[in-house]
Order: sequence, then structure tokens, then C-alpha cells
Amino acid sequence: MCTGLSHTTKDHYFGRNLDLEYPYNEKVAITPRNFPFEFRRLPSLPTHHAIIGMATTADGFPLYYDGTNDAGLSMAGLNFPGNADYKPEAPGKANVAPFEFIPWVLGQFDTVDQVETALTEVNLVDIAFSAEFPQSPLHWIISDRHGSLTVESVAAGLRVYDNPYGVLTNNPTFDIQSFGLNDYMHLSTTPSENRFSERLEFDTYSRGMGAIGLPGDLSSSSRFAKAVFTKMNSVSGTSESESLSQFFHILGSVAQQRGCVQVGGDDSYEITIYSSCCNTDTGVYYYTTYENSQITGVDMHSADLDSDTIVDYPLVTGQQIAMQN
Ligand SMILES: C[C@H](CCC(=O)NCCS(=O)(=O)O)[C@H]1CC[C@H]2[C@@H]3[C@H](O)C[C@@H]4C[C@H](O)CC[C@]4(C)[C@H]3C[C@H](O)[C@]12C
Repeated sequence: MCTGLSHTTKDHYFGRNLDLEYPYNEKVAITPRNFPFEFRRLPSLPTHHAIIGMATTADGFPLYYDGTNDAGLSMAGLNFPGNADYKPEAPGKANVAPFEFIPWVLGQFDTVDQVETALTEVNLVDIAFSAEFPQSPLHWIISDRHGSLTVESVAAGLRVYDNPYGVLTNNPTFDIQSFGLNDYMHLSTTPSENRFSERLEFDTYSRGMGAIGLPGDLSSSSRFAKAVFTKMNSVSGTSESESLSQFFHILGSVAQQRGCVQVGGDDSYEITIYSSCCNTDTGVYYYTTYENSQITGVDMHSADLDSDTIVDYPLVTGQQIAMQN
């Protein structure tokens, strides 16, 4: 499972938890403006926006999991098994393969509004990258500082939702996830009050009781409710340090600890492999990994963004402990 997040303090930030039982050799990859993007069914993009994000580069192509472009537009793909339904090629449509979707969007557009208009022509065509990297069942969150969209290609067609939370997790479909929030409208950040019965007396014996009932398990619908509650009530200073800290704390509220979610065999567990937070105004991509709690940063603008060669940075994965004596 995964969680995607868009959050604005003074600057706008976008990132995600990647929750999985194994890595795919992902690296922080900067694709400069003159790297030629070749698409399977669409005209190539010889020049485009520069992109920074997490990707596996295969056969010279950056397979982005999430990214941000030099105009401040961001996008992430999250698992959507059983619901993602990619289509046969549709004549007259923009036939985008799912693995091309992030480069195609971030390469061309500046804002969520522009993407929303372009999506009316998009057909997510069922073309896999390769036998080694087969089709992934994904849905996507696309954000700028003004708003977010959720895009889902399901059996009924391409669904584009306004996402007022700036949060995406996994199954079920986004309309059902949104409806599920109705169940939590009574939750509060303030101390609970007795609405149970005037004839009974209760003791507010702990802080935080106003949100009793907020789910704490790691299922995707529970993480959705928890992340939306945490984000919507989040209070942060506007400095980079305060904003980053708050962003990683929101993602931390739905992170996965090894041992709690068993997948497959006895010793296979889903964990939060990395958490990312890109300052979309400055183009700095920050991340932590499961075993590296120190925030590491990669600055898009330190690379030559007018070149034609992808630059990637292997993740720093071990703890970086600052001893004080
Ligand atoms: C599985 C990842 C999403 C995380 C998630 O939701 N995991 C939950 C697993 S489960 O439901 O609980 O089993 C997704 C996010 C981005 C995906 C990757 C990107 O789409 C880039 C390429 C795309 C290729 O088609 C497949 C390999 C791949 C490298 C993908 C592998 C995998 O599907 C990734 C890493």
C-alpha cells in the first residue's frame, strides 16, 4: 500500500510513502529538458519540462513512481489492483501507456487545470514496458499548489476526480474512499464532550479522545481516513525545516512497520521503503528510507537541466547517526 500527499505551507510540497515488500532498484532521477522522450503510440517529446522524482531507469527510460517538474506540477502512481483496467488502442485518442503517463504529463503541463483539460483525450492503453517490467495496476494523484486530481482507468472508462484532500492511498475506487469519510465526520481534535446521555457522567481522562474511532490499522481505506484527518488538521510553521518536518510526520502517521502487514510467505512483510517530500517551488526532492531516518535531499537545479542525459542518485539507505559525544 502507499500514500500520496500534497501540502502547502508557504511553499508547496508533494510526496508519498512507497510501501512494498521489496525495492525495484529505485533512485532519485533528474530528467533534463532535452532528454528525448520516445512514446509507444504518441509523438516523441524531444524537449519538455525537467523532472525530478523516484524512478527505476530501464533501457534508458525513467520509469517514474512519483515526480515533480520545473513548473511545480507533481504526480505519483499508487497500487490499484483489481480496479485498474487499461484499454485497447483507441484511434483519435492520446494513447498513453501507463508507464509513460508520468513523463507525458509532467513533461508537458504546468498546472492541474491544464492536465484536466488534456485528460479528456487520454486513453490509458494496455501496453507494458517489457517482459521484465510488466503492467502495474495503478491510479494516480496529480497536484499543484492550487489543487489535486485523482485519475483512475477502470472498466467503465477513465475517471478523473477532483481531490480536495490532496491525499491518495489504494483500493477501493476514489469515489468510495471519499464516501467512507462520512463515517468519520464526528471526529474532532478538541476534547470530547458528553453527547452520549445527560443522565451519565463521563471522564475526559486523556488528551486526544475527540478522535477516538480514527482508524489505526494499515488497510488502504483506514490509511486514507487517517491521512486525511492528519493532513486536514495539520498546523505547521512556514520555514523549510518546519514544513518538511510536518510533511514527514503526516506520512509517518500512515507508515508501515516491518511485521505488521504480512504478504505471501511467513517472512515477507510490507514496509515503508521510502517516504518522499519534494518542495515543488525549489525543486529539491527530499527522502527518508526504512533504515535511514535522516532526510537526504537532491536539488534538481544542481543538475544541468538543459542537457539530454538522465542523472540519478542511488538512495542512501543506512542510518546516519549524529553522535553527540
Ligand atoms: C507497487 C508500487 C506501489 C506501492 C504500493 O501501493 N504497494 C502495495 C502493494 S500491495 O497492493 O499491497 O500488494 C508501484 C508504484 C510505482 C510502480 C512502478 C512504476 O510504475 C514504474 C515501473 C512500471 C512498470 O510497468 C513495472 C515496474 C515499475 C518499476 C513499477 C513497479 C510497481 O508497480 C510500483 C513501484
